[in-house]
Amino acid sequence: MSAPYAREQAIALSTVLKASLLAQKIQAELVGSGGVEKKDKSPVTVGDYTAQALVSALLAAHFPSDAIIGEEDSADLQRPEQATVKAQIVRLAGEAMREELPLADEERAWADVKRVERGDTEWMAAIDRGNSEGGAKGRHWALDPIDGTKGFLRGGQYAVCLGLIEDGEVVLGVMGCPNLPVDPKQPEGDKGALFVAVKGQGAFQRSFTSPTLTRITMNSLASLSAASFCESVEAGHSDHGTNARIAELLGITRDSVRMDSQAKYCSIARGDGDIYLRLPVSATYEEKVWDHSSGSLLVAEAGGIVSDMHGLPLDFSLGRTLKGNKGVIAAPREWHKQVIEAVAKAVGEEGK
Ligand SMILES: Nc1ncnc2c1ncn2[C@@H]1O[C@H](COP(=O)(O)O)[C@@H](OP(=O)(O)O)[C@H]1O
Ligand SMILES: [Mg+2]
Repeated sequence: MSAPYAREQAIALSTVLKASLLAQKIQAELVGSGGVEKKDKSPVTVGDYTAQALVSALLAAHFPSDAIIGEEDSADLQRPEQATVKAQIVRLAGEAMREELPLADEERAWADVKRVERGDTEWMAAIDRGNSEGGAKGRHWALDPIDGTKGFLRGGQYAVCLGLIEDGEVVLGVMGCPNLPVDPKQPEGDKGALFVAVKGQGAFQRSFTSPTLTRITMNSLASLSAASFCESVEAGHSDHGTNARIAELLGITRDSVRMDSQAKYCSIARGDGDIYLRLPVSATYEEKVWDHSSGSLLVAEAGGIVSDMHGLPLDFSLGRTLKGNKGVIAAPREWHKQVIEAVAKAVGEEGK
């Protein structure tokens, strides 16, 4: 008998890989070439929609009764002034669909899906399958087709993220990080790492070109002062000032590592760093389920605890957002409580 969620894992890996290769191609062609101004958001727009269309099409074919909570919908694309962008998405989605994947196992997942002819209407419908409201019952795939859009435009870190939420709990998480080195000890070596975790089965990584999964775990720290922490590049997404005070309270002297996207979860899960701090900047912002489902399971399965800033578990049962939580803190299991105490102290000093 195969392990629980083996089929879901295989399909999720295959679809995240295809979307990651597509995003990599778009980034190299449109962003890296300097062919567009950095403030021109069109490459990320095209990448986001095309990746969502591809992932949705494959999930619909293999798991027709599952719902998808996707970041994007096609409403904007249907406006007449977006006709060129829409045509580009339809062309790229068709091309990516026909393109072969590096490994036969992954290719097989697409065999039947590839036979279906899709035009504008079908691709827009695929994007709009991501319109689920989520909730406490049933199976919902949370999809962020390009997480870390700012990183994507900067030529930095970004990730294709797919999590399966079953009855309000994340049971599977897969992430593709096209710009993350496969071996962190060789930052200039091969790039493109896939991460996968199934609840209760551990956390793993592989490269884009080899099917071999390697188990990953967080660092075991002798003391918190030896830790390094990572945070968003964007000061509007995470309170850098409070993070610095928390580090000070914990005796951490190393500079924080700033990185876009859920690649932060992947980094600490394999020991490149130790603690991920995401203190809210805006009192009203609700974190999105697609920004945290896959990453939080990966860290939990690699030996960590992921909670909100008050130490409460992240609640994925409340719809498209984590409306019951504020901020996110991820740390090794044995040190998490101390980190939460430092968070409370730092926030208390600010009178928040
Ligand atoms: N005010 C805010 N506070 C926290 N997160 C925010 C935010 N505004 C946007 N975000 C989310 O932050 C994500 C990026 O996180 P990070 O800064 O860790 O790279 C964005 O995902 P997208 O890039 O997919 O839009 C977006 O969903
Ligand atoms: Mg995102």
